[in-house]
Amino acid sequence: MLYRLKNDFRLSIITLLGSCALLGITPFAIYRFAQGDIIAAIVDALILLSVCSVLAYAWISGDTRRSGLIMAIIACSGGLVVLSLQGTIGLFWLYPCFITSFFLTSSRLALLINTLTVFVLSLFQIGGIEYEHLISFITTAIVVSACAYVFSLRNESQRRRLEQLATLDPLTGVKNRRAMEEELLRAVATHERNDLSYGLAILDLDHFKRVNDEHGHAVGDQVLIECVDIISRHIRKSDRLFRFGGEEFVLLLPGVDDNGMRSVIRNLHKVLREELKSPSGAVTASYGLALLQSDENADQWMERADNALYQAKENGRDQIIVAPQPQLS
Ligand SMILES: Nc1nc2c(ncn2[C@@H]2O[C@H](COP(=O)(O)OP(=O)(O)OP(=O)(O)O)[C@@H](O)[C@H]2O)c(=O)[nH]1
Repeated sequence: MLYRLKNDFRLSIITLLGSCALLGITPFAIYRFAQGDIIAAIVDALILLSVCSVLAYAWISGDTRRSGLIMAIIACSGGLVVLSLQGTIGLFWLYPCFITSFFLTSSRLALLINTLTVFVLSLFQIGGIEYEHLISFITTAIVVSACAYVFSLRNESQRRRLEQLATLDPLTGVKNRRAMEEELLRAVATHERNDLSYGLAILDLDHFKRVNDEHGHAVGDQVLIECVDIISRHIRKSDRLFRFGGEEFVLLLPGVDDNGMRSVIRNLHKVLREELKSPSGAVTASYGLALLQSDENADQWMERADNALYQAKENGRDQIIVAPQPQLS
């Protein structure tokens, strides 16, 4: 539980706000009920019920995107209810609601929710606020929302940039080993759920050290970039290419059977052999292939492909070896 709170920012905000709402509203609901103010007590109870439902949904489903959006709508609607009950003083509650919208949902949706709240408030003159106070409120609400919007946009773009830095290989621009490990786990889970077949190919350039030694690292880098460019032009959009490290790449092929996997890699083998060049001539590659088997985990799958690649190198390079199916024990 603590791990999820620490690692999922939106879930932690939903939980914090939800808990504050429960702690803050429950005594009022009880008090109003005891006072015989049944309508207000029902409104409080409805808000509490919605908050509890969103909290439970967020924790059970992990869908913090939708839960955050609903929580932002509940917070702003709750703010309007408080305003209608308390009049002008209730306006203060709307400021924290406007700010938290940006923590709970995307910048655009938060701005939309805040704008709609101000619009509804002005249109129906909720809380009977005087004209002069209303204008002041609208102006300050715009300033608060605009600042929070800009801050939130900046935050989102920085998060995207960090994600890119953590998952992309800086030289070739394809996803790195870390992203590959996540994608393989996802593929195994999808295979277990939907029986979708997956092929895996590990591709290692042959005698790449010679390219570096004879022509320098910069030329070696250029060959790697060229290699990625050629592969990317000859695979499907749904196929995924990763740089596993050095001169080794991994290709994940969703939806292929054994024949399909062999045919894609045979074609790639031919194209790379024809098109990939260093100043000394053609650069070839060796390939280890493995089709994902039922009851196989990502490590075992990868190991079979890696053993096949090892075999291809042992057999003299520039060839494709398909891993045998694992023995049933
Ligand atoms: N230019 C360049 N070279 C790299 C990079 N990463 C790894 N290498 C080089 O790749 C070479 C890999 O050498 P080896 O592991 O001996 O493999 P190989 O020479 O291709 O031999 P085989 O794989 O057995 O055919 C080393 O010289 C590494 O320095 C990189 O980002 N850029």
